[in-house]
Amino acid sequence: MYQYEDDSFMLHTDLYQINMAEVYYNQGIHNRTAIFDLYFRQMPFENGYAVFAGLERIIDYLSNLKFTDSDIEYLRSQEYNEEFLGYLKGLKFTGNLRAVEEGQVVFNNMPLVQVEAPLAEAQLIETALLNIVNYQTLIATKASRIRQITPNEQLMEFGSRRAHEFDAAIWGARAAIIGGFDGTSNVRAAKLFDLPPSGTHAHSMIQAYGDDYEAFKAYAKTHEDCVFLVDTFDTLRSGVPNAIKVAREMGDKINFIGIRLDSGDIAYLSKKARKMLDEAGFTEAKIIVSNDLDEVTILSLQTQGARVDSWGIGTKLITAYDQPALGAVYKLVAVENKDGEFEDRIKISGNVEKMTTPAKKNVYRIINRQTGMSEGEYITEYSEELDTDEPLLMFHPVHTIKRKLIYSFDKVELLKDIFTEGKLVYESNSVEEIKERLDSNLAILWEEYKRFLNPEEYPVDLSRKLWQIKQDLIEDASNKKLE
Ligand SMILES: Nc1ncnc2c1ncn2[C@@H]1O[C@H](COP(=O)(O)OP(=O)(O)OP(=O)(O)O)[C@@H](O)[C@H]1O
Ligand SMILES: O=P(O)(O)OC[C@H]1O[C@H](OP(=O)(O)OP(=O)(O)O)[C@H](O)[C@@H]1O
Ligand SMILES: O=C(O)c1cccnc1
Repeated sequence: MYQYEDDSFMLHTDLYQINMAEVYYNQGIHNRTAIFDLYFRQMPFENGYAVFAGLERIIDYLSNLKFTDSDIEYLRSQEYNEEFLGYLKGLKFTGNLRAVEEGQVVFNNMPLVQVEAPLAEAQLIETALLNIVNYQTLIATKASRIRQITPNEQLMEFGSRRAHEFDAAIWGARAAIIGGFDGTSNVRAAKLFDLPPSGTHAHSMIQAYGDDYEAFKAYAKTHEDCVFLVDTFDTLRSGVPNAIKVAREMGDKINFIGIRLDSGDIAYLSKKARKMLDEAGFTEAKIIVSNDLDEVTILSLQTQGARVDSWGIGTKLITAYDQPALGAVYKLVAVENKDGEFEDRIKISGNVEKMTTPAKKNVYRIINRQTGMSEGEYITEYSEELDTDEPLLMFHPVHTIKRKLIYSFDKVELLKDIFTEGKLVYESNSVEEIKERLDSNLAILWEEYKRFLNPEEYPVDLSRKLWQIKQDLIEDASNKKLE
């Protein structure tokens, strides 16, 4: 890989995208505008909401989208024709991209990203867009799920060593912080994204000294802020007593933050350690725990009365251990015909859930004026006006009998302009601002959608007009089958 000094992300795509782009080019339809929606179909971790992340990297990717000399050279070796290669050489992103903002609470079957671009361009970027959103949204959601059950404690992301390689470690760390974590152990992620770095020390340091006391003392002589890892030899007989001993000896010379437990029965050991620290007068000392934690283990530990102030979470967060894929898709919903008019397109499936929703859309969050709470997402055909002075009928797009009338509401348009005719028009937010967005989104989401187990399904409804467009296309397709 490193032999190419001008390597780019342009070939970070599936071969079939290039093959399709070549077909479009040869047929002269590559510049017809196409519209694609990016969305996922099922809620990850059976959570009631997901947290969108990935936009920052999409912006970076599209801003730098260009085939380099070695990219073209490589494609030449794969026998693409010269004329097509000439077209690729000059290609950059010239389309429109609208997307929800990072930290936005999102749901299945709502467009998260809408690409409106020359067909070949829109096709070539599919793989990268999905690659980015699928991972980052998954991790941000997992992190938020963990945050929901630990509202008051510190959460540290410890996953780099177990992440699926470098990119996953750093973008995963960022996504974890977006989802509600307080810090990351990955220093490069902290540097790149201005995240709080955080961490303690490892067993190897204790092993290097061969003795808890010697190791803690050495650490305390170098670092003012001290967390001592107490489980290398014997947590209650050696680790905790020696942490207390060093804290006493060093007195004001250090800031004794607390201890970390990384094995054994965390409920039992944390209670015992709490008592020992309190009896020694270190009532402010914190107990930090780690060891293959996830939200289920944490919940169990909470019910056992574990005395934990801070959780360090690695493997099960950064690898999205219990659901390794979000399954987001990128589907063509409309394309320009030879007369320059848009035609809505659908993908038919035997499975109703897999049927795409055609047409260019707007996505609104409906906020009930009386309660200030979110009633659901309402997706309209792009040209439709959503009048907030009239009551709104919302109905389930499949089980249409499920319906509700909202008398008084405000609408929030969720798809923001990010690129317009290839030009970046969006100003990125800091991770701090993104976290605030998530907090304010969650504040207007009813508890029923946020609960840990079996949350209610949040309404993602189609307008009457959009629903009809979809039904008509389904009908057309089934009539074609009969012909
Ligand atoms: N009281 C508890 N209730 C539920 N789960 C717990 C409790 N204490 C620890 N756990 C979890 O149980 C698992 C224990 O892991 P494991 O069997 O590897 O033991 P360990 O303590 O790490 O052993 P080792 O000493 O070999 O490191 C971890 O996921 C840990 O978070
Ligand atoms: O358990 P996770 O959620 O993945 O969190 C990260 C783990 O990484 C470290 O263990 P490791 O055994 O790699 O190193 P150590 O010797 O420092 O404990 C740390 O002690 C945690 O247990
Ligand atoms: O700082 C820590 O305690 C840490 C960092 C990475 C992995 N496990 C623990």
